[in-house]
Amino acid sequence: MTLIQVINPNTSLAMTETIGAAARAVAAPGTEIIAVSPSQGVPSIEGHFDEAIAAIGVLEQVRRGKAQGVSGHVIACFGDPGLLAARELASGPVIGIAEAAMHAATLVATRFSIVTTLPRTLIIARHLLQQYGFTHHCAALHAIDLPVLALEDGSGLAQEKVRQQCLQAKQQDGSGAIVLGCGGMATLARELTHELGMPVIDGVSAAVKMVEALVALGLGTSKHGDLDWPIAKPLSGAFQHLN
Ligand SMILES: O=C(O)C[C@H]1NC(=O)NC1=O
Repeated sequence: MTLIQVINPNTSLAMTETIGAAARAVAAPGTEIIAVSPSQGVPSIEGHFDEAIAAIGVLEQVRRGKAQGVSGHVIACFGDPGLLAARELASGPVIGIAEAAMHAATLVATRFSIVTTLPRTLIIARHLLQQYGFTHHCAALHAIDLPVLALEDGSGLAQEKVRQQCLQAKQQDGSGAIVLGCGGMATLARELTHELGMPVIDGVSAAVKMVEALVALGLGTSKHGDLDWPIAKPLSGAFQHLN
């Protein structure tokens, strides 16, 4: 049995449900998905301040997942908050949905577009493209200019704006694939792929399959070098639970 902890780093449980559903839709028969959110933190992640807060919650959940004996972890926020810190804590693989979606896109297209929520978070995606070495693979980045939680308001407006933005990207960007830039968009990928006739990639699904593949290969996070366990020291105050 492969047990994969899928962490929604924001505290909006409706989005955790959406993310969990996308993960379960692609999980292999022998894989169980545990979808979680931090016990405290930020309801949506829409900038650097939110990411810093969310990263602590990610670490809290990775620590909890380790104690539960999970095989690997997915960080289901397009900023991949706390990814390297989580890898220091984890023994199994830790995959962020942005890196997963970007890697998948480069395997099926020479260039991809990104469609995310607020314009101010585009810089976060740009930083990740640089960090992961994909800057030259990304043809364009777009934002629907709606807040993250608009994806959970039940109106369908955000979903329609994602669809329109994907159509526009297909017509204008010259890219062969589109990456959905939010965990809350996870359940839109299959329908958009069908409608657009091109790969529209959700990082939650991609990350789940990558964790499964790494586990099947017997590959966990390297503890040789800079992702070794954190240096033990007495954490105080609000961080004591991370000791
Ligand atoms: O950066 C974004 O727009 C999306 C990002 N924020 C969030 O709360 N979950 C996410 O995937």
